[in-house]
Amino acid sequence: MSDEAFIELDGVEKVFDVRKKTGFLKRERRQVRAVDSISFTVPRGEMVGYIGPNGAGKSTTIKMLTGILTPSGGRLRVAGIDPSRERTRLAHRIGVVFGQRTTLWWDLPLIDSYKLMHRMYRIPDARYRENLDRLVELLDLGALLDVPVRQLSLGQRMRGDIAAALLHDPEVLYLDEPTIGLDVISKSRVREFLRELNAERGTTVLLTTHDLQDIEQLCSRVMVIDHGRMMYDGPLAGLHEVGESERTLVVDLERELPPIEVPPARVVKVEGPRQWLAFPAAESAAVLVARVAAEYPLVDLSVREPDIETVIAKMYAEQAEQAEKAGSAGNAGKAIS
Ligand SMILES: Nc1ncnc2c1ncn2[C@@H]1O[C@H](COP(=O)(O)OP(=O)(O)OP(=O)(O)O)[C@@H](O)[C@H]1O
Repeated sequence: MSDEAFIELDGVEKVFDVRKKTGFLKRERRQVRAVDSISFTVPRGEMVGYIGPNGAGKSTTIKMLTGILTPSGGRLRVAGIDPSRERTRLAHRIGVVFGQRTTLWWDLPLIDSYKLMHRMYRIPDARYRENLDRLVELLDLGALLDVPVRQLSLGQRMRGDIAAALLHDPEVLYLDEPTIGLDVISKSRVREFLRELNAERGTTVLLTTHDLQDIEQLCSRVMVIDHGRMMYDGPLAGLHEVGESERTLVVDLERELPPIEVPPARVVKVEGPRQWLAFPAAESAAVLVARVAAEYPLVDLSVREPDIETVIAKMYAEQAEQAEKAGSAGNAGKAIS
């Protein structure tokens, strides 16, 4: 494997055997293909979004990348290591944050979890102290170190978890929904920190999220999976084009007005002085906002992103249409990377 491809998957599959009770003594065996022949590479230092609807296979992929799960087929390497064969060796080089679960000890003060990790990962003392100081400063954890984890707010706990995942200087960080449930300020703090981490230390980041703004603000590349298959691999703007998705500009005007005209945006709803304008997601919101502000009596505005499910649903529809046009209906859902 070249040094360039820090994470490398080639035709990786994961099939689960599921037994379902169908009668008094009857059980039906079924196979769930959670990951279906996925191939991609991530070069060192890249920040990539890994998105898809619920049940798409994202967590299964991350579990295989950490070595918790063994692939049913294909080839997988992280930093040249086969994760399921050398899970412990790999653990020293990766960090993992699951937004909905904590790796911290619930009843202990935050600092005690860090001390335990210091020993578990056998981090040399000087390096531990240096990393802890830096993370405490960057993530603003100073006042929280003596607080038991269960008393932390969700945003504080998330920052605590991110620090825990980075104490041993991992080269790659897997983040599974790191901003879920966080308020706007906590979200931007976490994003700001990840940007700095990536810029300063060159940490490779694989980010799973349902929040397209996480991707927009952090990742130059996004991979979409659905039903275990790669649907798209490229820049976020391209995803919007493929999915023909739209964003919504919500404007509050000084008074009720007829639908405003700022093509290519079009008014889709009017309620008193508030108007909703849909515009192609690949268009610049800044240009549109400037035009509305220059031409209309504007009081306030906000931009709403399409959610991932909508983008993917549109992507399917678009692909199906293209396949039909090309006279080969049934191609929808194939990897298009
Ligand atoms: N241990 C397991 N045994 C059986 N089926 C499983 C197991 N783990 C996951 N699956 C199934 O594999 C598929 C992919 O699940 P996975 O958790 O990877 O999706 P996900 O994209 O992470 O979804 P979410 O966004 O909801 O977390 C789902 O159909 C799920 O039910």
